[in-house]
Amino acid sequence: MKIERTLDSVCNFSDDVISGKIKPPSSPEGRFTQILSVGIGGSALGPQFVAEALAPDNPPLKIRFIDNTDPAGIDHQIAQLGPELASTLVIVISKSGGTPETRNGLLEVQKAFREAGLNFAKQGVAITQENSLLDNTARIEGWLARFPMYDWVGGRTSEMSAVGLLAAALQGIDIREMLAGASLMDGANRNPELRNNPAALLALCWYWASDGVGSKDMVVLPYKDSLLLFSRYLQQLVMESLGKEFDLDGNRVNQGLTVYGNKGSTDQHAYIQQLRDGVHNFFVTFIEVLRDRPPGHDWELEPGVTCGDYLFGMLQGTRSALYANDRESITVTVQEVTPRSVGALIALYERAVGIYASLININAYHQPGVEAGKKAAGEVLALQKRVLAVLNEASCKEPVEPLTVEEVAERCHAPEDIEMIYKIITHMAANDRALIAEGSCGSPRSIKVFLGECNVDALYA
Ligand SMILES: O=P(O)(O)OC[C@H]1O[C@](O)(CO)[C@@H](O)[C@@H]1O
Repeated sequence: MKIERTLDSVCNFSDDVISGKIKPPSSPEGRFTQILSVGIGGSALGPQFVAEALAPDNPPLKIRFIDNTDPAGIDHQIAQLGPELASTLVIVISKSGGTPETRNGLLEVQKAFREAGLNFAKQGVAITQENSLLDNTARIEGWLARFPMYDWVGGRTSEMSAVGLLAAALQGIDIREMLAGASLMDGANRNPELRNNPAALLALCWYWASDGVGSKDMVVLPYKDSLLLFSRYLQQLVMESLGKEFDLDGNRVNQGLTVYGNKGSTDQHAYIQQLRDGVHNFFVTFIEVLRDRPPGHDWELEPGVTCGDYLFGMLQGTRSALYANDRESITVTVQEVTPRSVGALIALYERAVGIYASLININAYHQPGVEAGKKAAGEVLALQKRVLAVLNEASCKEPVEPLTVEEVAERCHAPEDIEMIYKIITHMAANDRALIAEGSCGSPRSIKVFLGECNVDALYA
């Protein structure tokens, strides 16, 4: 019920946006022309992959992504939108609703809206779990729309939820066809007979190729430009799911499968030399697409040979050359790149990951390692606040007292964190938030640092 209700609301909302029934308040165009999707990890990779794979050449709304807390990257996306910010639908995606990178992206975009005199709430959409911080913010601020993400849907398996479907529908992609492809694949993968179960076969191939311990890397090579981001999408799906320290019985296993790759035949002119002749630490997955281009557009660029025949020849040639040198490969073949086949591919790999996880007895659906990194990042920012307080105190003296890195570390009562304090200082200095009085950042012991301005309020905070 809930799923169907969400799907209907995604379809209705996107129809209304595309038809102009739902419009931005102050755009001269009178309708939304752009999507700015803010999210990271599973809240970005699926929509990015699908946009690249399936968006038509002239979509009703074009899409851009903010998937990092890199200020220059965010500025670039906003600058590229230019005056079209007024006709941009901002979709903020976060299952937890509290991921710092996504929150920062949102705050930066909201600032850009304020500076352009635009009302963000009338152009903002949230996709998140009910009652998350993001959900509550969107509700209280009266954003244009909110779509749910359910607890039982993991970020990296969320492409077929509102996370992936809303952006796809807004780009004119047939999302019911994507779902039909996923559903067909899901049906096939319920077959208890192994040889007729594609996901089980795939998982067994991985197990066999990597000795069940990830001893070989998975190189994913779609021979089709539009599938370029499939390997990046799979990198998260596979590595965040399977890269685990402990198995389900608590044994230390350090499992995983490394995924990389871009596309063929492009990569043949990059690293495939090493795959053929160098260290044998990988297996390849070729993604073969039979249909070269839409019917009626083909021509022979030399007698009997089309451009697509070259692509075909490159794939088959590389596959044979690798095989001749004992390098294993799997080939996944699709008829053509359509919403249906892309939906099926996503469902295939989601299920293969689940089956492989049960083969190696690990939990595919948590990510404790990432949480450790997030916690450590929080500690760095807390240390930065202490460094700032120490520098501020010294910079408020008459005359200003420039400090060495060692002195800052001592006054922070964190001598063991001296290297991190040095990193914090060089970062602040590079961004004009601290001034170097003596020495250069290249030689840590030589520098003396102070703040450009004394913040008296902070002294008594
Ligand atoms: O959707 P959220 O909660 O913002 O999380 C984004 C991503 O962060 C992770 O939790 C950890 O990287 C991913 O699993 C997830 O896709």
